[in-house]
Amino acid sequence: MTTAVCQTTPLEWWRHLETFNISHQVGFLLENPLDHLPGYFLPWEKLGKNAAQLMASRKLRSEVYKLPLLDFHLLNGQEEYCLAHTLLATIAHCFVWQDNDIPKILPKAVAIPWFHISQYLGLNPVYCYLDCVLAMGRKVDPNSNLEVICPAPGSPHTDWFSLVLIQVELDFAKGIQDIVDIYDSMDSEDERRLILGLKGIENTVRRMQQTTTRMYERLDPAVFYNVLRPFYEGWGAHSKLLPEGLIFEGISDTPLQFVGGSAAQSSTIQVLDAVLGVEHSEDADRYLKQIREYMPAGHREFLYTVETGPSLKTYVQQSQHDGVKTAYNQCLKALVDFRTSHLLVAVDYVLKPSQNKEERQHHSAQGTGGTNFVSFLKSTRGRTVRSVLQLDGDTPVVNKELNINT
Ligand code: HEM
Repeated sequence: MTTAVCQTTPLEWWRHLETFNISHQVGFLLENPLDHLPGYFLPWEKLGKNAAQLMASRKLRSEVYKLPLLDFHLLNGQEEYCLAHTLLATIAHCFVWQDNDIPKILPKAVAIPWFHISQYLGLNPVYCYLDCVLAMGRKVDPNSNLEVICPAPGSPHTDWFSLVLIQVELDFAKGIQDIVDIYDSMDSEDERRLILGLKGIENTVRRMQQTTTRMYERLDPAVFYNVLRPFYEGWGAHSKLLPEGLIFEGISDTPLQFVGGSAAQSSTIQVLDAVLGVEHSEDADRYLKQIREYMPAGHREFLYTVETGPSLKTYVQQSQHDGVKTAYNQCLKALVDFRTSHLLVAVDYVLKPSQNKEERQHHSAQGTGGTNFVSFLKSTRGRTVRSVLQLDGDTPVVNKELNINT
């Protein structure tokens, strides 16, 4: 299901976020993710929720061959489509990556409905951020503790990856009102309120950074690298194991190629870049635009709408109020710090395990889309540093070289 690009003023889009399937409470997360589908879809639900376990005992593939072809038209509404996508994505990835004897054809009982469900959501038929984060968290008690709805391989240890990211999304959601206030105050030229909005954004980014570093609390880098990452992998030119892609039986005789799941598919950081006017290098920008194809359609359209709306950066540059420029710079510095922490997390969870001799032969240290991820992440960080405005009397912000042994 796609939404029309909003033709109204920026304040209208921020006030009507639901047009883009965004919630004022939970941001890009699905507000009420379902735990169950109607009874007719029980075969998907049973297999999807047990896929990781069956994969571990190498019994999943034979179960997939027994799966009936169900009619996806009987799904009703966004929530059911999202859960169906996650169940089928989990089944498909466990099917493909169960062992070293990798199949080249995805059976039609999975391929046909998954392809059409993906089209409805404006997504690609591959395990993506919606599956591991946006539609994955179920409240289990009144304190809002969360549990994953459809476990991935390595669960319960690997659940932490999804749970941390869900919290990052919630951290972002708390800052949505500040962004609305920023556009509101630009409109009314209320610079005092603009500064408050910018301070709110700075705090939001700092919260997101702190949450990101909580990954270390319960996720072992070796488990992430050896169990979760191979499961997330897509198929196509970037994949060493399935470079020609995957045939979707009943859909296409030509193999389809898609990159796999990555937190880079979170819209949060791309929205912050768009609001703050951070411009990336041509190569990085190409990848960041490409991964929008792996975001739900409404979120992709929202990014486009923010990017093509009025520029906060131009407003700040023209402002006579130093406090506005300082507050804007503080947001960028917080985003630089987020990107520094994130780069270090990525090094610990991908680069270092890949340098371990035993693990090196099996998996690669490339990013999800085959990128050299260290130079890519250094570049997005470097461009954020470059966006900081030089103010009279301020010491220039230097792009300190991070010492990473690649
Ligand atoms: C174990 C934890 C994590 C690892 C190993 C990791 C790894 C990576 C890697 C390798 C990339 C390069 C591009 C790609 O492969 O798609 C990347 C990009 C990215 N990741 Fe993560 N990541 C982690 C957690 C997070 C979290 C918690 C967030 C929060 C939203 C996040 C947001 C991003 C973003 C926005 C990009 C795009 C680059 C940028 O905008 O600077 N990642 N990540």
